[in-house]
Amino acid sequence: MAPHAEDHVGSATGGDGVPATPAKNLFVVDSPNVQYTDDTINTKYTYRTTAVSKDANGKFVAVPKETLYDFKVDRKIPKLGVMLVGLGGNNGTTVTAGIIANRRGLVWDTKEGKRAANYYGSVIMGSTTKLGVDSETSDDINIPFHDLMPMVHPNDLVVGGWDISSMNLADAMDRAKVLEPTLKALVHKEMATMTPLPSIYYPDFIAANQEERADNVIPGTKASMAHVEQIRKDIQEFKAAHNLDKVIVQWTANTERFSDVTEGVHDTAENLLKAIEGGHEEVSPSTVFAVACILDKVPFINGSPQNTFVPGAIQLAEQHGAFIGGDDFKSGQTKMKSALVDFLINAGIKLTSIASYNHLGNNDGMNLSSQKQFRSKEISKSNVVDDMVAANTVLYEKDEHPDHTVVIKYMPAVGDNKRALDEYYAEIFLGGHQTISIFNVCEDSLLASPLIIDLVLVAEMMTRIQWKAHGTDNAQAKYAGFHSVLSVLSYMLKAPLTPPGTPVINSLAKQRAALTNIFRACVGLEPESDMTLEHKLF
Ligand SMILES: NC(=O)c1ccc[n+]([C@@H]2O[C@H](COP(=O)([O-])OP(=O)(O)OC[C@H]3O[C@@H](n4cnc5c(N)ncnc54)[C@H](O)[C@@H]3O)[C@@H](O)[C@H]2O)c1
Ligand SMILES: O=P([O-])([O-])O[C@@H]1[C@@H](O)[C@H](O)[C@@H](O)[C@H](O)[C@@H]1O
Repeated sequence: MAPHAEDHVGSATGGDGVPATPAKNLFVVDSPNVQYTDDTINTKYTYRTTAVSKDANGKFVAVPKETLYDFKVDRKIPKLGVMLVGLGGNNGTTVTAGIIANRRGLVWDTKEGKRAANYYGSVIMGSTTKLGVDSETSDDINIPFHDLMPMVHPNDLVVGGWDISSMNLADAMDRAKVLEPTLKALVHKEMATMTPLPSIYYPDFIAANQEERADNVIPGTKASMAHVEQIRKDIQEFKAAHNLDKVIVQWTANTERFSDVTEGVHDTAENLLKAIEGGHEEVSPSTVFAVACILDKVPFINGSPQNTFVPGAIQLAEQHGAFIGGDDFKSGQTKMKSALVDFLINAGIKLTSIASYNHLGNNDGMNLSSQKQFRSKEISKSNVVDDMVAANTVLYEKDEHPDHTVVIKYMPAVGDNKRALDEYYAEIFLGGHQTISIFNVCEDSLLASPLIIDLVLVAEMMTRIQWKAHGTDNAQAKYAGFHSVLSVLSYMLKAPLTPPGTPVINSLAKQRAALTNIFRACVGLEPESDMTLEHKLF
């Protein structure tokens, strides 16, 4: 069937009745492996890998391997809601204001002149990807990443959520001290109409210094499924009230202490549900939110570092075919680290020590000033180099790794403008050393908010992708979704959650390539290899 050139099937309306942002179809793939219908893109994809084994002499034997898949993409762009746990926080208010500002095309004055709403810092909305090369000039043709797949436009997102603080979003935006007064004034009226839903509050899981803001708490005891049922009801009512097709829930509430994972409590789906029913003290609010979402197949993403997804939660998600993802937005210091370490180690430079210090003055920093909450963050900020180090057996012996320290100090004066000071120390040729010292001011919420948007857009897109093994003997095979644990989200996250038993990839370049090439496969394109033979073989 000839490729269809018409637009992706768009949603009826965007956020609360606003006409949806028209979906563009920048390209069609003209290939015998790609079939378009009005509602779907159907592709036959050959996944090429290399199977490695050892012969009798211990020599590696590399065998090219091909696996055929059928992918099916639902082109209908849904009317999508995002519900944030922690809606009244710095990230929650900032991302909400940002979507309003973009939807309305706002321009505001600053001391450096006028500024217009944008989605800078979003890999989906602010970056491009190579579609291919010009068939005549061989010049690269790059397109906006957002146009690679029929994704929701963030301007059309309907935002809601919960907070243990009852403050309306206009006042909470002032409390956050992130945005320019001129911008706040333009969104104040709309933000003032938004008030977070009451939430689940178990004081022991976040710092005691958060108690004074907890005036918006779901009543009732922990010992029942009441909290789970309340969250499920909240989501259903939000979806109905805004005439949504889908909802995605993200945790951008305070960092919790780790749950002490215990056999018989957190280890299986059944035990976890029983533990919640019994009000077990070691089940966190974030895990209760995750369970509530999983039971209704609402994708749940954890933007904080705590171990929300205990083994029983992962098993429950797998049983229900629900999507989960996490952990901990990768916004500034760690994002830089995952790129720099990738570069140094893959350049054959032996990194021997990483000292990461940061101080910040926002409420997140105040919560992290408590040791148990800091420990959650220290783990997610520290493990980000493990895969890159382990992959280079030339530089590092087994289990050898650089010294790595992470320090976070609460300094109220700097507010949301976190200071990240890093020193990377490495061994180079013939006993030399390289010392890289970085001073990086990360305006934390302005860096994290675009990631919240990316996580929503990609997670929702994944709900519209199905696959099955290709082949006549699989003619009756049914299409299935990707595994419940969305490791494809890892580019936006410090401590990527992966399906049990699968490797964690922290290299930023590999994470972006995986996201790009999975989407390319779904529309019938080969992975981007950067070989550019057309510029080398002529
Ligand atoms: N750059 C970043 O900002 C960044 C990067 C990575 C991770 N994070 C994580 O994102 C989270 C939010 O960051 P922030 O700067 O917005 O923090 P914040 O303290 O400003 O906001 C957190 C909000 O969550 C609310 N809250 C706490 N417990 C809750 C519960 N059980 N239910 C509902 N709401 C609850 C608080 O009242 C607060 O309004 C933190 O865990 C932080 O570690 C932030
Ligand atoms: O992503 P990143 O900039 O490395 O990490 C940040 C930390 O440096 C900061 O201390 C913490 O408060 C933020 O929540 C975020 O996790």
